[in-house]
Amino acid sequence: MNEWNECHNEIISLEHVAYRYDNQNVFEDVNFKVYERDFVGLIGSNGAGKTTLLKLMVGLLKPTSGEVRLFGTPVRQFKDWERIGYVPQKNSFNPLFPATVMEVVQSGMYNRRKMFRRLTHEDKEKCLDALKVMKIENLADKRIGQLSGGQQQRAFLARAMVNKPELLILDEPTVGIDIETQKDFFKLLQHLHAHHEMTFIMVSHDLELVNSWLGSEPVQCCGKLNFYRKHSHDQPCIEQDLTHSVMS
Ligand SMILES: Nc1ncnc2c1ncn2[C@@H]1O[C@H](COP(=O)(O)OP(=O)(O)OP(=O)(O)O)[C@@H](O)[C@H]1O
Repeated sequence: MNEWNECHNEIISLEHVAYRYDNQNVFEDVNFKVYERDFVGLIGSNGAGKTTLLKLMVGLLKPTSGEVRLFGTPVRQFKDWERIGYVPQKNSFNPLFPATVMEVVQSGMYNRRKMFRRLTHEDKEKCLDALKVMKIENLADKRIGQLSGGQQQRAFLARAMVNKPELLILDEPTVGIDIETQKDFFKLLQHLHAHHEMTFIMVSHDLELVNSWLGSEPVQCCGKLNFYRKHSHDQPCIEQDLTHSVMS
């Protein structure tokens, strides 16, 4: 038994999961577990089913057969969505959508408890901090639909990270983002994983990045899906803002 099996809870569990669109099988019998404080990289060729698998994990799709569990609960009964951040693949946004970048990021602060109360000064500082990390604080008052694709993606990453969810699910998060911001973003992810007890699953086409970070061999392959994993037992960090993660 590996050390992570012994000391950490299951965050995502896929048991005999199969999915088909119409008559096309995407995958069959996927079995994989993501444990607390894992960083899992999911690699596979175009059409391998990576996005489909992430959608099954967040309940946007229902498996044709098999079981998906989040934090031990079957996904169809799971309700604690504030514990999870999900950033889908880049989508272009309707330019007329009325929310500003700051409002989009602030919407990441709401959960059922906070829905009907005003954001505190501390909440607003957290949002500004997330914008700074993604280097878009100067765009805070712009309409989200008026931003470039890469700028929009940064806003959605800021939104997903603002509450430091226990589990962050990222689907090719840095497509369209410039190299400098990508570097800071990956530094942030590594720090949050190592020192803030966050768990990640990330789809990527960047095999070099995944190999250098998560190892050269997948820990498991299911059909065309390859799972890489790094597990952290590093010491927690006392700093709480996001900006320190890219400064360190
Ligand atoms: N809504 C849909 N209806 C029918 N087939 C679909 C749908 N979405 C995806 N597919 C098919 O399912 C398969 C898996 O798609 P998916 O998007 O999960 O792959 P992927 O591994 O994420 O690919 P990429 O690396 O290109 O993003 C593909 O063959 C795709 O054509």
